[in-house]
Amino acid sequence: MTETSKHEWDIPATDDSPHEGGFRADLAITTERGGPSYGAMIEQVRAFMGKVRYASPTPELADEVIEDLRKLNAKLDTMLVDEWTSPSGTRIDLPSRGNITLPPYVITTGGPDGVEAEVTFGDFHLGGNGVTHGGHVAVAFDDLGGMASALKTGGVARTAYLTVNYRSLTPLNKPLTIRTWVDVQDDRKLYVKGTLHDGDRLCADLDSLFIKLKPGQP
Ligand SMILES: CCCCCCCC/C=C\CCCCCCCC(=O)SCCNC(=O)CCNC(=O)[C@H](O)C(C)(C)COP(=O)(O)OP(=O)(O)OC[C@H]1O[C@@H](n2cnc3c(N)ncnc32)[C@H](O)[C@@H]1OP(=O)(O)O
Repeated sequence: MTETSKHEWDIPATDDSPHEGGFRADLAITTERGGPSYGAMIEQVRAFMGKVRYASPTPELADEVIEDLRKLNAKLDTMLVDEWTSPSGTRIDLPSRGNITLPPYVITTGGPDGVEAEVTFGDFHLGGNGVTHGGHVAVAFDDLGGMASALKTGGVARTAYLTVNYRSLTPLNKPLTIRTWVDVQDDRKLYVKGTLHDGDRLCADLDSLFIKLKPGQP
């Protein structure tokens, strides 16, 4: 049995880490979890993932990298915590709240009227032909649509549907402007719109529905 599989993931809510249902009960935001170097660690992992996308190693080099990665994974095994206390997704001082699974974005403005952020898809997000994979565009819209919903209602919402219209190619390694806002609120239903621009050029737009979770809803 590995360290990971022995881990107790189903942590009950406490005063320090309140959570209910599928998400944290509060909009958990922190700036200190994981320490001052957490952001730099995430950046290194992002850089590595981007290089892997383009790497064509010799068998010897692949073996060396495997050995290094084994050591790194063993190191990470010593720092695992549960979902509710992990810094990932809570560090509002870091791009994408320090969540490695999201494309890196930096919020420019955010509030009940919506969110504007600068997102930069990197080498890791390559789809084909030198541009961004559409799935990663959807991930960015999903997270920032959820954030617009959260900032509108002060609670956590979950995606019911997410339609992305891909209007033109989305470049890599270039800061783009992404906007999301609640267009219409009907009780728990939040109809969220969004746009992704490269300068003046519209790359994609969003039409989605988020549902505000009821207290304790799984
Ligand atoms: C600058 C400052 C920074 C501050 C930082 C702030 C902190 C940041 C905070 C936060 C950011 C994080 C953001 C993350 C975001 C990620 C989101 C995801 O990816 S979520 C995972 C993917 N989604 C699922 O897995 C859902 C699976 N589905 C469900 O769980 C349920 O179906 C759910 C919750 C969506 C709805 O279920 P029910 O039981 O609660 O509600 P029912 O009664 O079924 O629906 C409510 C109403 O909505 C309509 N509805 C539901 N689904 C619909 C659909 N697909 N299409 C149309 N209508 C639908 C229904 O017809 C109903 O309408 P009628 O009230 O009767 O008028």
